[in-house]
Amino acid sequence: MMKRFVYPLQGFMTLLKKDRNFVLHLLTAVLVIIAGSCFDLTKVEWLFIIIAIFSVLFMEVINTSVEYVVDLVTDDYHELAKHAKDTASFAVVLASMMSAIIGCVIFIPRIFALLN
Ligand SMILES: Nc1ncnc2c1ncn2[C@@H]1O[C@H](COP(=O)(O)OP(=O)(O)OP(=O)(O)O)[C@@H](O)[C@H]1O
Repeated sequence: MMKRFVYPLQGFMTLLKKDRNFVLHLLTAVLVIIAGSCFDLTKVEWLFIIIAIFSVLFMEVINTSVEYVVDLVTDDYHELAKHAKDTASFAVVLASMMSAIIGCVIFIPRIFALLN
């Protein structure tokens, strides 16, 4: 029963120790939450922010997991290894693009409202 939580926690610790991008995404998430708290966001806007944050973290975790499996399978240069890693990293780019759009739609009008 406890193993259900222990192994994912070990995975989380591995990400914190070895995946600089994951840590950067976590720090960015904290900054976005602080920025969101400065504005009076609606419940729906917070939900979009949460979806944006978790989608990037989720894709980064999957990307790292793919990298581990590829590195386990081969140390040599392999075209399929390249495809696996490159396509997995594109998933992170897609999630980041979605999150950037969500962030712009929510924050840009509020920043303009502050300036006016
Ligand atoms: N075994 C391999 N065969 C072919 N190409 C590879 C192989 N390993 C890595 N690559 C290429 O090098 C790139 C970087 O791979 P690497 O494992 O260093 O990821 P990374 O730079 O640590 O990624 P991230 O910054 O997301 O952690 C891959 O996207 C891929 O294009």
